[in-house]
Amino acid sequence: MNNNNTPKCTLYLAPSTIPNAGLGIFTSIALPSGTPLPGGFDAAIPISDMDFHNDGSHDAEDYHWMFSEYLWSSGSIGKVMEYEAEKTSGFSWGYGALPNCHFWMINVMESSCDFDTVGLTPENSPGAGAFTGHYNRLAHAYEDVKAGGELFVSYGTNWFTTRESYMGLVPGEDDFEAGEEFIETVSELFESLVDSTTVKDDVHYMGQVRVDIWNMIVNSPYKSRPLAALPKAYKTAARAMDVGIMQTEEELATHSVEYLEEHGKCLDHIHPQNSTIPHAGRGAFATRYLPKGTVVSSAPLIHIPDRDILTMYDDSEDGESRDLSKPIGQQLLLNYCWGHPKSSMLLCPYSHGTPFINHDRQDPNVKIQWMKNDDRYHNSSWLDEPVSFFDSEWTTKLMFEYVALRDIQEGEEVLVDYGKEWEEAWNEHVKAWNPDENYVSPHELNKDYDFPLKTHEEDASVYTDIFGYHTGTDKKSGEREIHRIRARRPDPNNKNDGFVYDLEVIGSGNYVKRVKDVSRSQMHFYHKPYKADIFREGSFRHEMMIPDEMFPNAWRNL
Ligand SMILES: C[S@@+](CC[C@H](N)C(=O)[O-])C[C@H]1O[C@@H](n2cnc3c(N)ncnc32)[C@H](O)[C@@H]1O
Repeated sequence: MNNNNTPKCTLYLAPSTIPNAGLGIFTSIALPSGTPLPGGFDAAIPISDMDFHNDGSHDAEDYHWMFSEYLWSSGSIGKVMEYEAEKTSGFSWGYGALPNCHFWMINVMESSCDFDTVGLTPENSPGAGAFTGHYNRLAHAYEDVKAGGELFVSYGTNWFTTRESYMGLVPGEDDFEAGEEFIETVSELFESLVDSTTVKDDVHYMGQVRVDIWNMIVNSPYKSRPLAALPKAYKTAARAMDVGIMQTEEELATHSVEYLEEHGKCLDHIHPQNSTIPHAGRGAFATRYLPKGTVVSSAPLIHIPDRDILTMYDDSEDGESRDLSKPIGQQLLLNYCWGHPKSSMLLCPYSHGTPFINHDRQDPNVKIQWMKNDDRYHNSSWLDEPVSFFDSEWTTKLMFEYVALRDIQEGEEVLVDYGKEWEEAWNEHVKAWNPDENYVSPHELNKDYDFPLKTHEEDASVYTDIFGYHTGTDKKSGEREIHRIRARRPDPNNKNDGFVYDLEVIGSGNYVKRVKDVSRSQMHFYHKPYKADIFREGSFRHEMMIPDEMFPNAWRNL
């Protein structure tokens, strides 16, 4: 893809070096440990109570939900997401979705998310609740990574053990250590074989004996994770006997920079920052000059064959299940997926920056197109399959390219046309929208300590949709509690916060306790579960529309 006019790229999507692991991501420049990684921050989309809203359990495969392979626990995304609903997971689309996991070569660490809605709230913007506020998930190199090296994150130890039935025995960190010890023992055995054999001078013969013994070991019918950590080919094993498995794996986990430039797909031509478009939240911006025709970004697509699974429902009367007669909205994820009015199919891109690309119908500077057929990335025969085919497909084999329609300057916002239906729906939404003048944002409260909080007596309604987090002295040990502020006094110690408060704290078992002299900095506010902007009735939801001329006829099932 690169030629002399193509701007220099440093982060690539390319086939993983791990056999059968699909695609992975690679750096084309050396990254010393601690370096922030290219491509900018990740965001995370909260996905709430999926099983409840689908009256099933994903384990039972009651509904086709490939996202379960890509989601992070809300705890790893951050406290705000953890408290948003009873059961929330986060979809984080860049470093949070693209890298593979190799437990002995974890070289990328990601932070948790901050929360901020770019100042857009139900009080001032029809865009509030229509995009995610979880952002700033930053990745850095955890080890030195060589130019061409594949980037690996940790999926956590349980990830592979809970997927053994279809992923097989994927070695963990301890298994590589056991493998390393085993290789040393075998190496010693091979040395002693040379010493003890009468044909020690027959190098060819001894070489063959070693290959045979090695093949017997790795092809043993008794499978185990430590066995899976051993190199399959004798040539690689022999290298591991010289330099250790770790270095051998590192050598294997590298593509040449030339390979990446020729076959890889650039991921860091865009990066996120606050959008220039009113009410849109964040957007994607060009990191460098991108001439007309440049593939600005490429994104694998997660398919959702039945878009109805994103509908959320109110509780039934017994509170145990959903009430199908009471739909209450759609998961926020819908706003990040592409669809078509004549199909139940949704395609959701995951790639650095692409989900941040906002809409412009009049003057878009990129368009989407299907990638050309390529076994490694995009299987165009899938465009001829009916929607039912996708119910039993659990890999991503379709990709969009975002192509520059004209020259794009460094720093310019990258914009795509979401389609006529999207624009009409947005205009209708803006027309019908009313500001909520009583809205109190917990996140604004947490940023600003400079005004006195109201007591319950002064205004009982003001904090009804938020709850505090009070801890005495240790923030981490706090629990979810609802506060009523009973009294406010000037801080006798005259600290920065200005006031101290007496609180009535109502805990989860409805116990009530009173706490005196709490300073502002000891309190942290969150929305009560299901009270965040994304759960508000009428918050904007609409998928982006795949242009009719590129939408496959085979998928038109409505
Ligand atoms: C795919 S996301 C784009 C990224 C999003 N702006 C963010 O901050 O995460 C689509 C959502 O962005 C917002 N958006 C995109 N383009 C917009 C526009 N032209 N006007 C208003 N909102 C827009 C809408 O909330 C839309 O549902």
